[in-house]
Amino acid sequence: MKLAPSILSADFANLQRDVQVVEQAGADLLHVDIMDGHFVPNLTFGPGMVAALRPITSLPLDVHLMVADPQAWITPFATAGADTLLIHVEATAHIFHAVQLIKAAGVKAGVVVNPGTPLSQLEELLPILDQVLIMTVNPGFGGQPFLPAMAEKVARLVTVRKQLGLHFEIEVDGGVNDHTIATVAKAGADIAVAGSYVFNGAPAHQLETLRAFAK
Ligand SMILES: O=C(CO)[C@H](O)[C@H](O)COP(=O)(O)O
Ligand SMILES: [Co+2]
Repeated sequence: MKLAPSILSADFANLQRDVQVVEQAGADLLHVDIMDGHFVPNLTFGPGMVAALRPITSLPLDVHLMVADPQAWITPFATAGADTLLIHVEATAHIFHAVQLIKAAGVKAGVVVNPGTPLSQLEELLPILDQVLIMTVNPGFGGQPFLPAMAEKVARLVTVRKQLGLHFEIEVDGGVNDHTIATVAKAGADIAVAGSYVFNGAPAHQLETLRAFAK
């Protein structure tokens, strides 16, 4: 399973240090949570953050756009250096078009579903996606408890992927720690995002523990 530390819980005053620590500890991706104060009730970073991260790490930048009107932000974040742009199915009436715009921008395309959003909303999109992100908390804040019912949602998507013969990666985000990672690994998730668990301890040790429990 790939591990994607979320910089949401990093020390912003020492961000370069924290990014380099998780890269050296073998993180697979760097997850960047973009919140606009509208789609979710919290405010974080803009494309300038992605542009600042790009030269200091060779990790792929997994950019989670929790924004209203995601179409407006695709070009700025792709230009800034995002490797994957993940947009919420709930955030636009034109999700298929938004995915087409991401692909036209030359980056990987992912769609995110909130805990209350059924997988059926992804049906027409799955063949054109590189990634599907299943939220395992309600989006907006780090440090929330994992929603156990979401593991079954992951397992259902694994089955659908197999039935359709597709190869998109399945990612989970929220509340992943040493107690919950085995559940999502067993359900078949390919990528786990972890913010507070990684950065509220010694990141290298925390990542090693996650890796051990994911086996
Ligand atoms: O998208 C997010 C919140 O909306 C974050 O990526 C997620 O919450 C990670 O933080 P933690 O591991 O602390 O739950
Ligand atoms: Co996220």
